[in-house]
Amino acid sequence: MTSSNDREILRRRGEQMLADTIGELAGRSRNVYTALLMAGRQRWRLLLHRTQPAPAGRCDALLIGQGGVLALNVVDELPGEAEVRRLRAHAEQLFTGVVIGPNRNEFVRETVELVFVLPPGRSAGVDGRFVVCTDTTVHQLAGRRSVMPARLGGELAEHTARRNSDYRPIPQLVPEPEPVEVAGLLEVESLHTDHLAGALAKPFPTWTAFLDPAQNALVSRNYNGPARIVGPAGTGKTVLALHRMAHRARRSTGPLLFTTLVKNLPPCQESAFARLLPDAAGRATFTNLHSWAQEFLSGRGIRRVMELPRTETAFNLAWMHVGRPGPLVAIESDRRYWREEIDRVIKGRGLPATEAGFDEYAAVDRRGRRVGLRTSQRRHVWALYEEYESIRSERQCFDGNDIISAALDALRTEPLDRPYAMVVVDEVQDMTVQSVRLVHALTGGEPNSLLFVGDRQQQIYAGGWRFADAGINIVGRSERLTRNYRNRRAILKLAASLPGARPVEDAETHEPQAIDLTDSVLPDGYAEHWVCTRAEVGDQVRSQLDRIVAEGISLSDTAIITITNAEAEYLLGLLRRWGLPAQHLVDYRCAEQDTGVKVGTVYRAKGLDFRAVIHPCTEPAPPTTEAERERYELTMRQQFVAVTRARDYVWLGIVRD
Ligand SMILES: Nc1ncnc2c1ncn2[C@@H]1O[C@H](COP(=O)(O)OP(=O)(O)OP(=O)(O)O)[C@@H](O)[C@H]1O
Repeated sequence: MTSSNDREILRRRGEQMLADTIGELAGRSRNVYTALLMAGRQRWRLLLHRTQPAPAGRCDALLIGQGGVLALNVVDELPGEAEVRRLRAHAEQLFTGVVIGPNRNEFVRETVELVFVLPPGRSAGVDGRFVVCTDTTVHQLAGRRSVMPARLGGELAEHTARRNSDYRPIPQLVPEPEPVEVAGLLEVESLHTDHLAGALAKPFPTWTAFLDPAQNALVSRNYNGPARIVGPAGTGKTVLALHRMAHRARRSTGPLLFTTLVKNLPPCQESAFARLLPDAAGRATFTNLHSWAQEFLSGRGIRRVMELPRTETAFNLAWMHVGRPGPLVAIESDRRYWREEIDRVIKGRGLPATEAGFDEYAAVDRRGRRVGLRTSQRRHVWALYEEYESIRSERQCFDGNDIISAALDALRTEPLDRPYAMVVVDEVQDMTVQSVRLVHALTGGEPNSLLFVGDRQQQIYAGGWRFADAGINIVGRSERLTRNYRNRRAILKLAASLPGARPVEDAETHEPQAIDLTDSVLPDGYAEHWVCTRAEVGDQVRSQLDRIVAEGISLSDTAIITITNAEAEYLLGLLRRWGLPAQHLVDYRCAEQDTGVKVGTVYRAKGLDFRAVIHPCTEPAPPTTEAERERYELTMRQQFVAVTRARDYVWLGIVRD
């Protein structure tokens, strides 16, 4: 504990250091900097511009440490837009091309936060574009959440002082202790276990402040229309999208939306974004698109609730009335194939159950669907669709497509009063054409306001489309990342050998998309590929869990990923019987309190990563029809997605009976 006498001694020492380095300072500046020296002591370095206050367009001080880089300005009033722009541009300029991160990654200059320190008692609306505090609250800056390891914060400060003679470092009030944390990714190469980094603590998520040059170059690239980031699993597409969203948040005042298809991914990305830009977190909504649409419709007085079990019943009835007794069974007897046709090809494109709707369907390019259909055969599908729609309307129940289309209609009738400054759409490969139209309608068409992120190789829903189908042009605005930051080499090698890793063609550019082993960043890892019977699955899972714990990986960092819900329920039951902590992936929100093994289907694991993954996968019988081949390929892609969720350890159990 520090007594008031100790504090006074520290304060005087701080003032003396300031005077020795910069000369006598005016009262307010001296107090602000002394407060920061005292609060930041070991975690931050303070650099002051050699003239105080600094000339126009230059920041007065730089505070550099674990919490990032803060460009400080001690002011009486908030400056105008133009001066804010100049200050930001210069502060970012100071950090251009700084290569000190792990794997020779670059510091992301766009993460430099502008801070304005106002006189005591003054308040200003905060919207996340910059940070505002007062002389009396400035010390709280030192409590900001860490975005880089202490060692890198120190190196960045030294590098900045060496490079810019205008900014002079003030000695630390208390010398920094030797850092103890595992700072960089490459340090894991010094591992002594034969295959696995299990004994290591989780490495610091350095992506918050350092990116590889390919990612870094795209954080602030200007796009005059909708843009897209593609790349194989684990190449940091989402990380880059979050940085772009933070960048946009600092330069706009409108709301921001991060959306995708599944429910549990957005809360995870929300906490990642809050690390990047805590002060703008309130402006950004993270939610799945169906929830967004339902809430939006209810705001417009339109009640639409998605009820999947009731719509499933409606479809089953339609199948009994029209499908099973009709000619479709001879083309393909699995009713799921026809449900997907209606969901993904017909309703997913917003085709109404009218004659004009049929004309469009007759001409549609049914991308990704293996069973070819002549016009006369499409007539039979259409009859099933009409029956489904008639039963569904009569019962007043709505499927996911109804919600999306209703929201799109409402927006077309009356656009948003305040369009989103930016919408990020993750896992876009699994969306429908209507969903893509919907997110497009949420932005006012401003440059840099719409970003799609996806990877065709990870598509696990049937069908396919091109952006042109939704009336969107991304030509010249599609970027590709290739370095894998998630999977250790052994895992990447196993993933690349799976049938689901077969290269797929990018529908936009016609280029092949596939993971490439040469692009792996993380060495080592453990990957086991095992064939067992259904009866052996429980024992196998148990022994893998024991092994994971023995390797030093926490059960909370472990996921059991299944293909079906029934398998997930079965394994959850087993874990509970063994007295092991477990949680359904459906409820996982990447929160501190989410403890225990996560168990769920690939649909729920998309976009996430875990240190260890156990994936029991029942091998489908070799396909004999085109529909079976399509389903087989989707299952194999699910297997591929499950394996690529693992960072350090993966066990793939091929279940054969
Ligand atoms: N430059 C980087 N340095 C360190 N770690 C990184 C970097 N970029 C991404 N990562 C980490 O790599 C992992 C994968 O990143 P991310 O989820 O953004 O990849 P993705 O391409 O969206 O993956 P997927 O398509 O498989 O969902 C995450 O754990 C992320 O924190």
